[in-house]
Amino acid sequence: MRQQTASALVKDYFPELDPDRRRVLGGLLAETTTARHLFVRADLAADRPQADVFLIGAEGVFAITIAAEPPRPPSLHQLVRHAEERCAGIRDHRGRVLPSSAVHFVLLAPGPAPRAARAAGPFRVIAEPQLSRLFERGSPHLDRRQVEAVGEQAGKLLAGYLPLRVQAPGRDRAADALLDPDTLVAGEVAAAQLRPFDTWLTFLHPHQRAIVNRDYSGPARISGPAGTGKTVVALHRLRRLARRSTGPLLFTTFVRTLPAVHEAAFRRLAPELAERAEFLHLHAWIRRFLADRGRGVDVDARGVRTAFSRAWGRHRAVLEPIERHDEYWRTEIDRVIRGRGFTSLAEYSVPRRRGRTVRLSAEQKAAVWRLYETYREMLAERGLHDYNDLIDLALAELRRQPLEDRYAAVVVDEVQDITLNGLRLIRELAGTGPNQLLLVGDGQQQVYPGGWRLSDAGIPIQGRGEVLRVNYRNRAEVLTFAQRFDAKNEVDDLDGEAGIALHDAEGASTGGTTAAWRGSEAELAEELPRRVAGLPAPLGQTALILFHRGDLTRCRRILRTAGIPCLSLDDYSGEPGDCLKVGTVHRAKGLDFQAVLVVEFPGKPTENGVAAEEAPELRDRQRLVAATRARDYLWWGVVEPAGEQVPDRAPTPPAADDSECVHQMPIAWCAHCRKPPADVLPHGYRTKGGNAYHNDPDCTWLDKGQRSSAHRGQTVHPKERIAWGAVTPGELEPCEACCTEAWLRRHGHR
Ligand SMILES: Nc1ncnc2c1ncn2[C@@H]1O[C@H](COP(=O)(O)OP(=O)(O)OP(=O)(O)O)[C@@H](O)[C@H]1O
Repeated sequence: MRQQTASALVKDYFPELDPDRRRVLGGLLAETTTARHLFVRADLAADRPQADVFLIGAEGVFAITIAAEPPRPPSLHQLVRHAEERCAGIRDHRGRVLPSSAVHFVLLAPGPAPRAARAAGPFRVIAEPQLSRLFERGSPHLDRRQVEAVGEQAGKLLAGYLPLRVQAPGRDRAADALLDPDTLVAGEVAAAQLRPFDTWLTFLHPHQRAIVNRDYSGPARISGPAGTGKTVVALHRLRRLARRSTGPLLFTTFVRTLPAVHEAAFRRLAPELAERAEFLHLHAWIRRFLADRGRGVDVDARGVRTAFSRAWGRHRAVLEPIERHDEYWRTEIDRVIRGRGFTSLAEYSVPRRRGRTVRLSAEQKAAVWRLYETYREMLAERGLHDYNDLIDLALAELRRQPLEDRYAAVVVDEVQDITLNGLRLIRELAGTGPNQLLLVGDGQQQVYPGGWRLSDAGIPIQGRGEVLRVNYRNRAEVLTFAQRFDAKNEVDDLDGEAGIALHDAEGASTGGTTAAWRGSEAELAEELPRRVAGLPAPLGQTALILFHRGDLTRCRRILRTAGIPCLSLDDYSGEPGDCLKVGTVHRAKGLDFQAVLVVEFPGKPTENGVAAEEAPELRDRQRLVAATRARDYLWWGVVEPAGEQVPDRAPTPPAADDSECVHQMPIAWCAHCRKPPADVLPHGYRTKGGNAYHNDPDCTWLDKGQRSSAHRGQTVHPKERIAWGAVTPGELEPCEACCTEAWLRRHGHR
């Protein structure tokens, strides 16, 4: 019925139009409900370098061409410019501006299979039978008020276009269901309008829009506190640059799991350009690059850790009195010595160790350097490379022979956690030409030690540093909660100047809910499932964030017992799904969720050593990152130390490299002392050949015989350990790096 009315209307208005185009337009009109606006070019039968139709709905703003082939330059460029100019200046009801680049270009091709699928420029090609795909872009980007605001203004701006609509006999519930005030109860409408998750896909704050559209004569930087839309602006900019160039584009970051999530967002923002943009974390890019150059190198993480353990064994007597956690020294090597590219003790001795607050004496630095040299020897003996070697190799290779196919633009997100040498590599691969390199980050969210200035890497950004201040992500309550973790020290703008801290951010929304809880670990086992059951958000839109891998194991066990389905943040690609997302703060960086639960297992107050001295500041930055992942709801649980039975742990610095495999660390917890084994190294454990032995005489985790073989230093593969001792298979956690579900099943643990 609706289709017939639409066809008749199109025939009336456009009698001259060829039957194929008329049929497609009729189909499009039939899909247009009261929740959408359709403007059709009045002289549609004439060939003009303008869009045939503008469609505005919850899915966004579309400039549609109905043809078998996309227009070719120069008509193509005229068409794009015309559409962008017509829509530029449109604002939503909050005054935010529709950026000229926010219009989606679509080629609706009559007939079954589009011939123009390839080389369609900015167009997303949709064949006539798949017309309904136009309306399937995941969650709506605009709420009803925004659709109305855009539709009303478009009506005034689109001179020469006719508004067409088919009045349906009944209400189109499918199309209107999400945001129609008549069909939702008042509370749901308020909630829906307050939560336009994907609004950023279409609307930008005027300041954000200006950054998207600005032309930079060299590398540029966007900084600003959490949730201010830095990544959003970067994605819009990538789209704008993609439309104006032909080469490949790269979006990279140090965080292994983030590229997949942003790739999914970019696909929603610019499906037609998705194939041209690569989303890869830095080490994955390096591995591919070196392999392409015939220098395939990989990191044997276990071998590397063994090399370090051996080196540590030789030097621990000197370094342990300063800091007993070997992880601290490993991070010192990875982030400070290697990360900054020091090649001699003299270089290491001179500068302040940016990112480290505790100063080491000349003698102590000499001791660290000796540890480093032994570690290098151990690696060389075994022909191994670590992650820093990968960066050095790629840097040398790029300097020897630059990329043949240069990137049109490179965006680096979460840049604050990349090492200085990593930045040097990025400079080399991106170049420093106009619009070629955009660095995005926030010094306050640094979760690894070891700082730098962009200028240290030869990346000049004078006059091209942008700062965003309006926080869009966190509702007022959540923002206020997160601000309690604000840096006590000055925030760096990534280039040595004072930056903007979270307490200076302006909140864009009101409301939100936060709750705090304290209790014992035994009580957590009841409280956590209760919190999950009472969540004000779908489970799939919720994350549980922790600070250590060991904490992850503890909480996973609770969730499993309660039957709560979980997905590791390692495997998260941005699809909400039905599972609770679970991961450490290192994996949660850059992401956001409607609701967030944080569980903190506090450190041991009596712990001393430089790691403990530096830990509070690092921990506050990590807390700030965790808290600002929540959009509407934040629950903060603190597990109190339970007397002598459950010994607490000192906060240790996180693993030196985010992408590092820690699979040689034991998988299960000690059933007796309840410590995550990784955290008691080196006290409770001995290492040999990369394997950790729990040889605490008071611990029953290993039986007597096993303990004595551990004392004798026999090598046991870490995977075998899970069959030992008092840990039952039901308590086992797969190692996130290598112990796959398949492996566990094969060995009878699942
Ligand atoms: N103009 C906008 N309109 C509506 N929402 C927006 C806008 N800009 C950003 N947002 C929202 O804010 C959230 C945070 O944006 P984004 O992830 O880009 O911030 P960020 O500054 O990179 O955050 P972080 O540093 O914490 O990773 C987005 O998911 C989006 O929902």
